[in-house]
Amino acid sequence: MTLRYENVSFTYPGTKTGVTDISLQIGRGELLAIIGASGSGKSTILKLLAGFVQPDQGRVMVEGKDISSQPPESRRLGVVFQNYALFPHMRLWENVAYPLKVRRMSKAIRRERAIDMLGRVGMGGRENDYPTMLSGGQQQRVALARALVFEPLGLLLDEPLSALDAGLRVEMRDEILRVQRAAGIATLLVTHDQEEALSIADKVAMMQNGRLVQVGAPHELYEAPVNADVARFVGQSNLWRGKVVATGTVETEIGAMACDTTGRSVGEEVIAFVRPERIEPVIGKAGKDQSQVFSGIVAADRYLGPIRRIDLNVEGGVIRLETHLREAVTTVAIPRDAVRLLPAS
Ligand SMILES: Nc1ncnc2c1ncn2[C@@H]1O[C@H](COP(=O)(O)OP(=O)(O)OP(=O)(O)O)[C@@H](O)[C@H]1O
Repeated sequence: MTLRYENVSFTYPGTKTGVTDISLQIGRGELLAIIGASGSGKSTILKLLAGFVQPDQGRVMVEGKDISSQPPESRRLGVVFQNYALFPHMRLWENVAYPLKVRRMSKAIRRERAIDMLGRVGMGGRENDYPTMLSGGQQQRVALARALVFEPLGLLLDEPLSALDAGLRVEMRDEILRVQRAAGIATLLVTHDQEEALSIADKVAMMQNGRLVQVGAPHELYEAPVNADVARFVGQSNLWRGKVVATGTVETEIGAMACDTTGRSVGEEVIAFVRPERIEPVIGKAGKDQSQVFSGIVAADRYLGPIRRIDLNVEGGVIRLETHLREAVTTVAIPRDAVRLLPAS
């Protein structure tokens, strides 16, 4: 594995905050996104690899080599931050060539490589411009070029898109992925934007209170979150408190539901979790196989273009559903295989 954390713990001096027992690996060409609430430790993870802080325990490795005590400048990792940090008085090519200057390459080679890299991030022909002449998205492209120009072994991106407006963010997301794939480089992306993480990452790691709670493919975190916090963080969810009352049945705050209770014991407190798009509107008469049918009153019906997001008030609680249907929805069915049981706390 190209980038690796082995049981890394770190606490900011004089505080009790930091990260605990982090083990993670990112392969060549792979993009891993770290998500989590503000203060959960995402940036700290990145700083440990970049070398801005050193582990108290464990080690960080690049291509099998322990780099825990190396200074940042000798780690061969490209870093891009939210605020670009371009040098305003330097032309774009000089900005991009800066890491090569630090590495004492000749001016001719620096210029050639910088211009080539600017082309690769879609900024060809702008080499003599200054950063102030660029939009936020363009500045971020230049920052990306600067991070990649010295052919680093890994790319570290800390909220690189959060200063951009929504449309540009989506465009730049694809751009980062394209450049990252072309370079075939192991990449760590820190983001608080779960949609960004799900859409471009090969693997997503969710942090909570300084610990990794789940690492997996985007669909694993979305479809099989390990707890209610992960479920809430990645997308919309129904989370009903309940108790397993028999094998294959959970009694929830909105009523009984058939579900897979494997691994749970009768009497165990749980949370029943269902994604809104798995709730099936029942228009007309309920079919025979729709055993768990709930009727209620529409509390909210939001038109979002391709879908509607509806809150249905039923006895004991609310069912949130998403549908592309146009009809009024007051009755829904919850398929057995749409229900997953999560730990109660
Ligand atoms: N230099 C520092 N000194 C002391 N504590 C710090 C320092 N930097 C961060 N912390 C604390 O460490 C914890 C983790 O911070 P970190 O910046 O890694 O979180 P984050 O998940 O990246 O948050 P955000 O999304 O808000 O950037 C927080 O409680 C934060 O207050």
